[in-house]
Amino acid sequence: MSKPILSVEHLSMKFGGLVAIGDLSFEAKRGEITALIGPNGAGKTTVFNCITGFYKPSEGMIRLSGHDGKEFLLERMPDFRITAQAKVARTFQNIRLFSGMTLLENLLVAQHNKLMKASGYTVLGLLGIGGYRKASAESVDLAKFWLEKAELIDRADDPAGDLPYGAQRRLEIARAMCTGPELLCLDEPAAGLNPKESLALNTLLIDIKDNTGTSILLIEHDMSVVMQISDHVVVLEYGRKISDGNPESVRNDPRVIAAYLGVDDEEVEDVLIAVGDDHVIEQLDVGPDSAHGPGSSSSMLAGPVSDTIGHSEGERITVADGASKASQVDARAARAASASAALAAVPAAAPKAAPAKPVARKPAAKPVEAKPASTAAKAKPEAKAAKPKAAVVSGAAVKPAASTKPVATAKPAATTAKAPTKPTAASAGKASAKSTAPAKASAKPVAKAVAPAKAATSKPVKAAPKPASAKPAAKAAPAPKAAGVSNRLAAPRGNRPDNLTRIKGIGLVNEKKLNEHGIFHFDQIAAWKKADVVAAEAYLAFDGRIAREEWVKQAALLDKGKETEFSKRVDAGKVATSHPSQKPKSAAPKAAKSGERK
Ligand SMILES: Nc1ncnc2c1ncn2[C@@H]1O[C@H](COP(=O)(O)OP(=O)(O)OP(=O)(O)O)[C@@H](O)[C@H]1O
Repeated sequence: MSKPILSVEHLSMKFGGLVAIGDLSFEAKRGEITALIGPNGAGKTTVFNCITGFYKPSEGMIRLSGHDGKEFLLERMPDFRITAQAKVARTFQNIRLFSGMTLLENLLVAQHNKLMKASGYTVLGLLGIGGYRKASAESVDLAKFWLEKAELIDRADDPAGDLPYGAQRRLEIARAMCTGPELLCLDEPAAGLNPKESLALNTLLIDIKDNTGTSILLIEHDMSVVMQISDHVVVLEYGRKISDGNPESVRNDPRVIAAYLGVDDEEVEDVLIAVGDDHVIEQLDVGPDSAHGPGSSSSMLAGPVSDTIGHSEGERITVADGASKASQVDARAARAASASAALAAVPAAAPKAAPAKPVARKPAAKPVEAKPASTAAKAKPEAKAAKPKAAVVSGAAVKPAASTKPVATAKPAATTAKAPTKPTAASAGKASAKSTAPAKASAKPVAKAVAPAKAATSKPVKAAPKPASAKPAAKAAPAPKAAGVSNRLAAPRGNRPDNLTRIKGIGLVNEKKLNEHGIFHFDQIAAWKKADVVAAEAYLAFDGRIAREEWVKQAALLDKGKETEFSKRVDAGKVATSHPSQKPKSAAPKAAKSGERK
């Protein structure tokens, strides 16, 4: 087992009364990629700032073990020594390049210390005398080496400011690598990258991990990056660690999923796609309830849950007791466990007791922000009803033992509405949050506006739990809520649906939803007009994402038997959210499929 390169022990960082990091301990192993994730404001950047010496922690120890056995206590060192001696390099959330300098010059500046040393801190350097000439040539070679690795060598002489965004991100990493770091700290390197740039970034980071001795500590919101390249993931919420392990265990941890419910809808969707199976949907059913916790924007407030925080403007904000979504999951699991123990003691009463009290899956009320009946909500009354499936939640009480792999195992089959309501639970949960939080409703009026048709036709979901056998009517006849999509089918042609997860942006969860709404084939998506996209986005609860990720274009290519970068990865079995067993549709099966259509 490799020794940790970085050990963080009992780290705390306070800003006045605000506890940004509270008693955090974790390790990053040598030669691995460790990801630090968590909702906005969880304290990730603060951890980075403590490691790199930008902040002096209030308490705790940060130990870096060099490959030569030397140990550094980073909390005691000034930042420039952390870079020069402990060999920790970092990049920032906002790109910080010398935009007027060329790419090569940017990488040479990073080696300034080495060159100054070679010059003996005298004019010998200017004259090119002594070891300076050699050091200078080596620096240029190193710069070129990293430009090659970052696929930027062709633009070595261009100003850095002329590069596209994704290339600038890679240049920053190349620049950091020119310092020969033992630990490379990357703060959201994939932020703002398109899928192609994201892929190039992943390749670069894997290359660094495999071919240099550098270990990587990564803050990232992009779950596809985190899950694909990380060896180890640490999850923070409100400055505290709520999960720590390999990507697989972390992404199935209900506390992590609950914590992510405190962030923007789109990020929740990312988590769902990343996890992408029934377990998650069920786990969400036992998620935080409406009576506790702040709304999404309150996740910006890190701090112990009972703290009252003074702000400079005199405003005082109290983080509600029990605000931590992760703690709520734990508490609920404990309650559910004791409830099921009680039920077990009285077997005859069990069937009645089970449906006890349905609990809203996502916090409906947002005490911190809740405004009395917002004008937006009044103006668009249909927004309230837009996605009535919100009510579908199966009772938390009937799901014992949410704590350990709760959902997979603990589901009393007969009581949960596994049938038609289930598959859309993910979006429904989000819908509930939107429709019951007036402030949010007004924030995204457009998304709501496109959904009224569904609202009118959808049935309230309370619709008594159906027996599991009553499998989605949608398969036979698409549900009315998809009425806006023009080219639905009652069933896949030849009973052979395409693997829609080959389209970037469609995971198993969304494929399931699409199937239930009569979309099975690439050509159907390829034929979508604007109105279809709007309708599909409405029921998938994807504001603008289908257009942004160019599903129609991707589908058109795949329908013709062509491939995309993403579909290649799916076909190679490298995308966790796809069907592992399903192989690409080659030209031959494609032809067969066309035949079936006739
Ligand atoms: N210098 C500072 N002074 C006061 N509060 C700060 C300071 N730096 C961070 N904070 C607060 O500490 C908390 C954690 O912030 P931090 O930036 O570390 O979170 P984060 O997880 O990196 O968030 P994001 O994902 O949005 O970047 C936030 O509430 C933030 O407002």
